[in-house]
Amino acid sequence: MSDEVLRVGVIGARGRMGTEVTQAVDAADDLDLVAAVGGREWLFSLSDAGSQVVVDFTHPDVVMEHIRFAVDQNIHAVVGTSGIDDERAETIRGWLASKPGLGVIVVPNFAIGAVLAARFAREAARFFESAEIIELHHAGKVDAPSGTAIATARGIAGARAAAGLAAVPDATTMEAAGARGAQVDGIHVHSVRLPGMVAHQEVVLGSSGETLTIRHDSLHRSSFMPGVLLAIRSVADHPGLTFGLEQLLGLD
Ligand SMILES: NC(=O)C1=CN([C@@H]2O[C@H](COP(=O)(O)OP(=O)(O)OC[C@H]3O[C@@H](n4cnc5c(N)ncnc54)[C@H](OP(=O)(O)O)[C@@H]3O)[C@@H](O)[C@H]2O)C=CC1
Ligand SMILES: O=C(O)C1=N[C@H](C(=O)O)C[C@H](O)C1
Repeated sequence: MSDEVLRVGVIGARGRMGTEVTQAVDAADDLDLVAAVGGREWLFSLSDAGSQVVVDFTHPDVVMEHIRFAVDQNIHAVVGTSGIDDERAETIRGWLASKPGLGVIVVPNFAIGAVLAARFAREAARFFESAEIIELHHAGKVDAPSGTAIATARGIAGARAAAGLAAVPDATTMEAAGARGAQVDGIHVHSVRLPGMVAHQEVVLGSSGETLTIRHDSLHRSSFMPGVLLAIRSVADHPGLTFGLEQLLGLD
């Protein structure tokens, strides 16, 4: 992208994340907040305002519609909304196929510490017999498990499979429904929802005689802003679909 100020629109601008993002974009000298929209009826103001990049923090039920809109309007998209699974990612790739030069970046968690924690968990996974995830969030969160936990579990499962590890040991034969959490690619994930929490995750790895706990805490939504701003500034240089922040941080 050129040295000119980048025109940014935010979808979900009145939400918990959208509020923080609009402030962060507004405060950045190289970014111009040209549209901050809430509901669907306002989507068109994004293109009317000349947005070059849109940022979406809305709801898993509507995020695909927003990405489609951005791609159709030739606007780069930075997506924080959870719920982008493999099937949805493939759909986005299909939309982008006819739009060379257009970028969509989907990031399960924009906090640098969370990205590193997931990476450390992946690295540790092959050395331990088992791993489980506990994610803890504010009570207003609509989805469980969190997008971060799903991505972390998939990373751990991939590392275990590559190392040829057997399924995680578990002798449970009597279970109150849900007591062992959800399973994502064979990794148990436990979701806590509590007022007072923001976004937290623990990966607990275990082998004979030892455990390793990798924990990350977002104590305030400002924790996500350096990652969001990095993605906004980078998206035009990353055509196609980019999943996660690692590549942008030079970690791949
Ligand atoms: N990747 C990351 O690092 C992070 C991701 N998230 C994810 O971001 C998403 C939003 O989280 P959060 O901000 O806490 O949620 P909120 O519920 O606080 O905000 C969501 C916003 O989206 C708006 N919205 C809902 N439907 C539409 C629509 N059809 N068109 C436009 N806007 C719509 C809502 O509008 P209205 O106010 O009018 O109801 C609301 O303002 C979640 O999926 C969450 O998991 C959250 C934190 C970090
Ligand atoms: O809803 C949230 O708050 C968060 N959602 C994302 C997720 O589902 O992982 C990222 C972070 O955990 C905060």
